Amino acid sequence: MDKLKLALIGCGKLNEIVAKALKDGYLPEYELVAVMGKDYDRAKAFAEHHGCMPCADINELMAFKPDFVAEAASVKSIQDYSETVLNGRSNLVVLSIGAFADQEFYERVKNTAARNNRRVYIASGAVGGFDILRTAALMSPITASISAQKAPGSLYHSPLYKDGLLEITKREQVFTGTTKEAIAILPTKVNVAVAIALASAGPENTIMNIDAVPGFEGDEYKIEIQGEEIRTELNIYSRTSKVAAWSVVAVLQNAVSPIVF
Ligand SMILES: NC(=O)C1=CN([C@@H]2O[C@H](COP(=O)(O)OP(=O)(O)OC[C@H]3O[C@@H](n4cnc5c(N)ncnc54)[C@H](OP(=O)(O)O)[C@@H]3O)[C@@H](O)[C@H]2O)C=CC1
Ligand SMILES: O=C([O-])CC(=O)C(=O)O
Repeated sequence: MDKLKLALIGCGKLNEIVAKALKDGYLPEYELVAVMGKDYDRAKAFAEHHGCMPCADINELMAFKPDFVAEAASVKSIQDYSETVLNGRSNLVVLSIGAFADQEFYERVKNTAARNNRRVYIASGAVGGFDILRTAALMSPITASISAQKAPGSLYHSPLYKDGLLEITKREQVFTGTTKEAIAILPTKVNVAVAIALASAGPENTIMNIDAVPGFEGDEYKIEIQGEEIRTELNIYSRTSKVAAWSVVAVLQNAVSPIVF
């Protein structure tokens, strides 16, 4: 049987892991056909390394008629390219889920996917448990929140940074608000929170807290939901963001598997 064609938006840390997983045999049903980034030379180097074609823009990428496009790039890339991908009759796997905090955009993408008989897969990324969140939200109205622990240094180039943050000696809350407000100021750090919100109470109703914790390494998320019958607390720690790339591999496996989780 012909292999499914996979194209990548983004040639950074995470898609490097996805491409290597394909090379290492985790995705035997797929062949990598094309890749794009912002900087063409970086895409070219990535393509040479992984045996696929570099593309200068989304139209060049879609000319390969990929069955699946996996994004590990940025919220902006999802805003700019998702409709082109779906209208090009490709399925889309998304890590920069924060783009869908905009309800109107989310609905538009959903309709575009439906019209083209294609799917948008929201990868679990650095969190998970979407199954129980979605099930609980069906059973009754729910409240949902997500709390994140981050190293003070990881906030250095963000609007949450303030003088003295690198020297704190005990945990300090640096953000509280909705997940929609969180992604607006931290587009590369809280995509997970929007994913949790979309699976539960929605980006405008899901509360996010972020604590800076001295000496902490990695990311830790505590997700809490409360419904009439279901209450759950999920704690997910990841030392690095590699888990997000492997969650894309898991999505791509699920998409072709006779048994679907
Ligand atoms: N849902 C989740 O759990 C997680 C989501 N993420 C998200 O995944 C994304 C990728 O992460 P990571 O691989 O670590 O990032 P990197 O910075 O290592 O790589 C990003 C890649 O995307 C490219 N890129 C960025 N914007 C665009 C654009 N508008 N058009 C085309 N290419 C673009 C960059 O191009 P160039 O090299 O030319 O700059 C680069 O190749 C980020 O949005 C991050 O927030 C990350 C971790 C967890
Ligand atoms: O790696 C993480 O924990 C989360 C992240 O970058 C994101 O959600 O954008």
